[in-house]
Amino acid sequence: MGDDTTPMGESSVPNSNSDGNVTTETGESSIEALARRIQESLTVEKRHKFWETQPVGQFKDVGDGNLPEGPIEQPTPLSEVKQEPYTLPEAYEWVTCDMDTKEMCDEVYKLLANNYVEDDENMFRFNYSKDFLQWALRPPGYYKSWHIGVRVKASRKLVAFITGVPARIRVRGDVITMAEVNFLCVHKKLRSKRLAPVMIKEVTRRVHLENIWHAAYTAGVVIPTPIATCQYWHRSLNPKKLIDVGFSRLGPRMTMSRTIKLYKLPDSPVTPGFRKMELRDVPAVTRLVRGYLSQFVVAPDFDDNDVEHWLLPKENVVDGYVVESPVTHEITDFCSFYTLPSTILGNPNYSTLKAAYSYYNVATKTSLIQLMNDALIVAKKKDYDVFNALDIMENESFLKELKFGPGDGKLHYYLYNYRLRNPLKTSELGLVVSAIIVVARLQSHLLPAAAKGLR
Ligand SMILES: CCCCCCCCCCCCCC(=O)SCCNC(=O)CCNC(=O)[C@H](O)C(C)(C)COP(=O)(O)OP(=O)(O)OC[C@H]1O[C@@H](n2cnc3c(N)ncnc32)[C@H](O)[C@@H]1OP(=O)(O)O
Repeated sequence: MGDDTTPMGESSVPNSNSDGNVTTETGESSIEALARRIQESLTVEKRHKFWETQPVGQFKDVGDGNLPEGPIEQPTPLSEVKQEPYTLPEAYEWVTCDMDTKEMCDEVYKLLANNYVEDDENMFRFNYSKDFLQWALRPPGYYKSWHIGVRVKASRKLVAFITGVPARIRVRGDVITMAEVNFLCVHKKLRSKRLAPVMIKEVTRRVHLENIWHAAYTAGVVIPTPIATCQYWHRSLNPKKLIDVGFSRLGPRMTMSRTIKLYKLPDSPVTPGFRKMELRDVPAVTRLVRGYLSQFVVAPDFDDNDVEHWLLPKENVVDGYVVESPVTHEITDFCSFYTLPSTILGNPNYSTLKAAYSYYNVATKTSLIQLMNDALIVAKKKDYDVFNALDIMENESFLKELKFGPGDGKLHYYLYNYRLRNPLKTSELGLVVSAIIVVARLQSHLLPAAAKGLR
């Protein structure tokens, strides 16, 4: 966890310079900073025995402007793709997880609830709901064969999991069918036995069998080689609980009552025409989102079916709101967030942290700041404790203004079998994976500039 006495300006939080380039406090561009971090980690870190064998950008090639952008390996004929699954140790077997059945959903839910991502200090663990898992794993055109588990033969216990879902992702001008790979999990008792590389190779094989040769994924760990590294920001909605459970700390010279006052929000959204998205809004939202995402270097290529699946509200999974002009009835703005609670480990008073994660947001008539303030207002009304956002897309334009504070978590984005010449600035990324991979906590609860206004 970060040091709560660190003033915000002294962290390595990126700023924008006058050209709109993201720079750190030392004046480095984010690309230079990433290249430097990778070089540093190379000198002190181990090699990556598995990742060095894969068609991904390699650390040694960072900054080599001579390598071409695009696919690293060409597709092989389907007849040459390995037909049988990879071999597992004798005691284990593969299972294709049918997420339509309640029994399978329960098993996957339990494996993840007990073994999935935790924060560095093991205080919180993601607790994806079963509804969320079904949503994340069954988008249009999904393949059951890409939902892969490993069981112990003797006990039938599910001990590992990895998934892919199909996604059309645009990289600059090219729309590429990819797998979005997620939910890689190995039971705590089976860690460090090199099971993860086998899981990754098996999902790769099954993706290849569908004639798909690229993938996108995110992780909290650095492996060869991120296309971008983002930071989480957190907006307290229920500061007292966040402090009580150790998600954040009371800032220096702040009292609880001043902190509560600092984060107070109006009772209802302020933008006229702000309402929940409905099925009839899908074409308008698709138009808005497609138009907005076209400015980013890497972004999903959503059609109406994707928007209906990913953005139409589903209770306790995903929320979407539109602004409908009271005069013309045109849909002018859209915002969304998804619901991903975390289990609070070992706290006698609270068991769950209810977190909203900013998803896709498009402001054309109102400002992005006002739109996101309305998103915060509805999230608070629905009893979320915290609203999280990455510093991707145009999010930096509202984070500080709306009293988000930087978190201690970094999220790295990756492409499989696709090379980019240089790492991207976070503002060039237009992709939010539906399940974020880092449990991050607020570095400091106090926003010195904002708090000053209260004095
Ligand atoms: C064309 C289609 C392609 C499809 C595939 C695209 C690629 C998809 C890639 C997957 C995207 C997943 C996206 C998500 O879901 S990210 C979420 C990951 N899950 C968790 O963090 C949950 C808690 N942790 C665990 O369950 C385990 O620690 C995991 C399973 C993560 C590793 O298990 P374990 O700790 O027992 O390790 P090992 O001894 O078996 O294996 C060690 C090797 O595994 C490499 N490793 C460790 N963590 C990750 C990671 N998050 N992404 C990629 N590689 C990872 C590691 O660098 C090392 O390789 P190398 O450094 O020696 O080379």
